[in-house]
Amino acid sequence: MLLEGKNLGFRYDGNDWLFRNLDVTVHSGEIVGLVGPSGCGKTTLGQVLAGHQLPVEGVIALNGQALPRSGYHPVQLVFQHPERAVNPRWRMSRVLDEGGIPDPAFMDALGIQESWLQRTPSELSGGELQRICIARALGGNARFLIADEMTTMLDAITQAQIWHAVLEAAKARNLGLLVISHDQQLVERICDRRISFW
Ligand SMILES: Nc1ncnc2c1ncn2[C@@H]1O[C@H](COP(=O)(O)OP(=O)(O)OP(=O)(O)O)[C@@H](O)[C@H]1O
Repeated sequence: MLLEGKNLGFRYDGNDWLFRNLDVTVHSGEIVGLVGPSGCGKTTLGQVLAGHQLPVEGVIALNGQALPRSGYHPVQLVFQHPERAVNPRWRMSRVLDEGGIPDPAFMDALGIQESWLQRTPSELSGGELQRICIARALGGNARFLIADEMTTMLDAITQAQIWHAVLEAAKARNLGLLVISHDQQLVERICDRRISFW
């Protein structure tokens, strides 16, 4: 499977172009890093590829076809702030339901505990909540994951545990990954290639 951004251009209303004439490809099974200076548009590009923002110019295609405008999206985005990605009133069991039926082995690998499932977001740590968001993103029929500074706010041990689980799942399910990160070591260690905005 191929996720493609063709001739992409984006600018926020009244602002300069963040990127233009940009072609991006991510194949299934591939791990691509996206790096560049702060404010250059990496998060915006991730949102465009995941369908959270429409490009101002260009198209996004999955195997040459337009992405679905409703229903489960095959390109899932996990970003740095899990508390902004969940309904503050929902218990974790309901949050996970949004992504389909989560794989118990993947939940275990992420270190998700049964007791968290009855809690609301304010009753979990940021790292615990982020694991739930990752399980939700990869719960259903995701084909691509865009990880936008996904573990930046976490300690090194938690980061390592989460990336180990995600990389194993990506390998087993032949997912394509786009890793947006300022952590050069992480990008060098896990990515097959990189797209640079520098
Ligand atoms: N909704 C918005 N309206 C107007 N400008 C925005 C909006 N969202 C982001 N921007 C601006 O667009 C630019 C690109 O932001 P973006 O978050 O995509 O950059 P980034 O490369 O991910 O940055 P960082 O590495 O600091 O996270 C920034 O200058 C930002 O202020």
